Amino acid sequence: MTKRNIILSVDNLVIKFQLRGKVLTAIRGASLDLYEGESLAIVGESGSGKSVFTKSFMGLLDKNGWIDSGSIIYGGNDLAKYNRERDWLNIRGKEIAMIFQEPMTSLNPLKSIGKQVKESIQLHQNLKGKAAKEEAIKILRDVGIDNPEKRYNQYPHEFSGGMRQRVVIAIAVGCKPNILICDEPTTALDVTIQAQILDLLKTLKKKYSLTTIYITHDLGVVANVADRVAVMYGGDIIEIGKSEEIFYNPKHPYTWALLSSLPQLGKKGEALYSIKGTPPNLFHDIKGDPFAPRNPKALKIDFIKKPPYFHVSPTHKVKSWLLDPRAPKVKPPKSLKLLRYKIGDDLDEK
Ligand SMILES: Nc1ncnc2c1ncn2[C@@H]1O[C@H](COP(=O)(O)OP(=O)(O)OP(=O)(O)O)[C@@H](O)[C@H]1O
Repeated sequence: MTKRNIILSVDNLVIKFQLRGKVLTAIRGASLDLYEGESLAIVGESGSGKSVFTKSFMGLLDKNGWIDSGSIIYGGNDLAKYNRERDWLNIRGKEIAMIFQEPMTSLNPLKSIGKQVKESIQLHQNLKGKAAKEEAIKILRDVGIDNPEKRYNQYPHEFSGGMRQRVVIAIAVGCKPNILICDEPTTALDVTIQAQILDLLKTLKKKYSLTTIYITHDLGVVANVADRVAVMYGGDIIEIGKSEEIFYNPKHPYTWALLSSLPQLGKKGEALYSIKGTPPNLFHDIKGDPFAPRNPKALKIDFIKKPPYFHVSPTHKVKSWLLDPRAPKVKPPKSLKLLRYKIGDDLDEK
């Protein structure tokens, strides 16, 4: 791999929330180097911390939450230290933008879509009046809205779900951000529309030189778009590597379980594999490997000591004691061998 610049570097991040008089630790010492121009997918069960982790890059944590320790370095500044709204003005939207699952949460139902795209352009690019309108129309065309001159004056309710998501993408891209975070961008859409939106995001990534982060439950989406995959569990990244490394050579028992629950691996008429047990209680301290209580093959040490990262390759690392040279050889489930046949094409075509 050629040496690439790190655009954002997160180190040992801890994020907490105050809830009903108690403290919940949602992110537990997570670290991540994001490379310029890459497409990173963050996967993991509900509650593993994907949204909280990425929202912290934009100062979008809910009011009862805070960064307890760690750093988020971007453009030479530590975003973890930003604590006033005005600190974020030059970052949010302008440098780092985010699109969410439900487009209506980002759109104003009372304003024409053209006006909304134009406003974001005026705010973040040095364009005004007619020039801003022309740029808005150009971006609407770029995101695949037919006849943008006419549709400019229409309101969100006059658009389908897929078209609304295109408008949201236009608003985000219109700010010319460096990093675009897509939080379940296609989950609320029909399957055929999902594929179109993913294609659009891939095209825009190239055209606008974006670094993209996809948060998703859908490993099919991951195979389609991601250069690298980070697997989150219990508020930490427990495995990270290139897509091929995660799909074809996963090492953490949680990643095995997650991949085993892929619909692609289910046989016709058979119930899908689901991961037994419940995620860790984030109000408590976690001792050892957070997945140990759900791992039928957990080692003794998994319950005692948190595993460090073990390197499988220069691009692939895993927090699991199974990688310790002294550990017994535990093989991944046989069903995972099928992945090469089931999603190989998606990985190759990327
Ligand atoms: N405002 C809040 N107050 C208290 N707890 C919160 C708050 N926001 C998030 N959390 C908790 O932080 C943990 C991580 O949440 P997060 O939304 O990041 O998970 P996620 O992996 O994105 O899940 P999903 O896929 O369901 O969106 C969860 O236990 C969640 O309940």
